[in-house]
Amino acid sequence: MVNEAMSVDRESRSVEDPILTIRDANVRFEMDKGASHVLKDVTVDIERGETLGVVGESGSGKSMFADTLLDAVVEPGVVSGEVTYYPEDGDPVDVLNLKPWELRELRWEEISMVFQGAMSAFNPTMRIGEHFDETLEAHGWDKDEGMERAAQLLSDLHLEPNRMLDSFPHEVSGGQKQRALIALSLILEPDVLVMDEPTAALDLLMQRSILNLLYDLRDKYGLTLVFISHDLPIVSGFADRLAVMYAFEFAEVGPAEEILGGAAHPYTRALLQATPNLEIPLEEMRPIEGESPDPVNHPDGCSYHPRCPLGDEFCTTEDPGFYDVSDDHEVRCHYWEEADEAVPLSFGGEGQ
Ligand SMILES: Nc1ncnc2c1ncn2[C@@H]1O[C@H](COP(=O)(O)OP(=O)(O)OP(=O)(O)O)[C@@H](O)[C@H]1O
Ligand code: NI
Repeated sequence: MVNEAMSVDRESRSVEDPILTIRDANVRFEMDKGASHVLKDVTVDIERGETLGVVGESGSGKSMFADTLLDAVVEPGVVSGEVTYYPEDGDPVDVLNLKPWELRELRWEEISMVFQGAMSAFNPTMRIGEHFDETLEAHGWDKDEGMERAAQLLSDLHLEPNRMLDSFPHEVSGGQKQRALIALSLILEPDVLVMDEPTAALDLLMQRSILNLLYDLRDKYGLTLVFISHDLPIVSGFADRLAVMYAFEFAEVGPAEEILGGAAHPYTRALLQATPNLEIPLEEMRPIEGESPDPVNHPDGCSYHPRCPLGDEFCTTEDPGFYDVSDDHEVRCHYWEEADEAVPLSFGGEGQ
């Protein structure tokens, strides 16, 4: 019944042309109540040019993952593992071991990040244009060229450049501010853009319209996107691949279509079933039962077993490694082959 033979202990699914590789990334905080382990053994490759969506409940470790990519986890968090960035030309960069000035250069110029809640990070006393100015100056970039690029990016995002650059943050709407922030994050021509809940504060229509614009930007500038959200329908329509986080680790990684059509992890299936979307009648939505995981006391074995309908004795002791569902789809569940019966999807997505 248990597919032990198929649980592979390997580095990670290799992609053809990785732009970032993450190996055994862990984040820990020393707290009064004990060590808090808030990112656990994350190993994944990110393909040049792809859009990777990262989804999970609040507190599952999404921001810790995002911050790790840029060695930006706040003190006193301790990051371990390896993050390697592969520029188009030049040598690979060991992101977690850079000198402060090297890291400053890497951020913005190679890997840029829109932090969670960053809209409020615009300085209220500075015009939006001054933020662009400051960033160009701090990195020693040519102002004229830079401001031309700023104008181009703003108009790519359907904003009126001069008006936007002259405005103070409080003079523009939330959707405009968020788009200005995306333009700012792209001003130094990064190859990778990491966005942590970039649209969470906006209404659905604005979220969709920003996603459409991001789509175009990605193609125009050849960006690799890491898009983080707790909102599965939002991410899934946008990402090529999805990584589903549960309890500070990646529970399932695979092509977005495959996961939507037939998720292999009981948690992902519960998430799909609990997620409001147009295809599920409201009365069939089920909240996921049980307690959210505590980062100080991880359960033994599979972290999902206390909430899992398939969990048995084996799951309480044996932490599942990744099992292969298909060539590019992997799942941390001993009993994934039974998940479709144990957690049926009411919208009948099982197209395979
Ligand atoms: N500065 C910190 N010190 C200690 N623990 C922290 C700190 N920041 C976050 N955590 C804990 O780390 C865990 C993961 O948090 P994280 O912010 O990555 O979750 P998230 O998935 O991004 O959630 P959300 O959707 O609410 O943004 C949580 O248990 C959180 O309480
Ligand atoms: Ni977060």
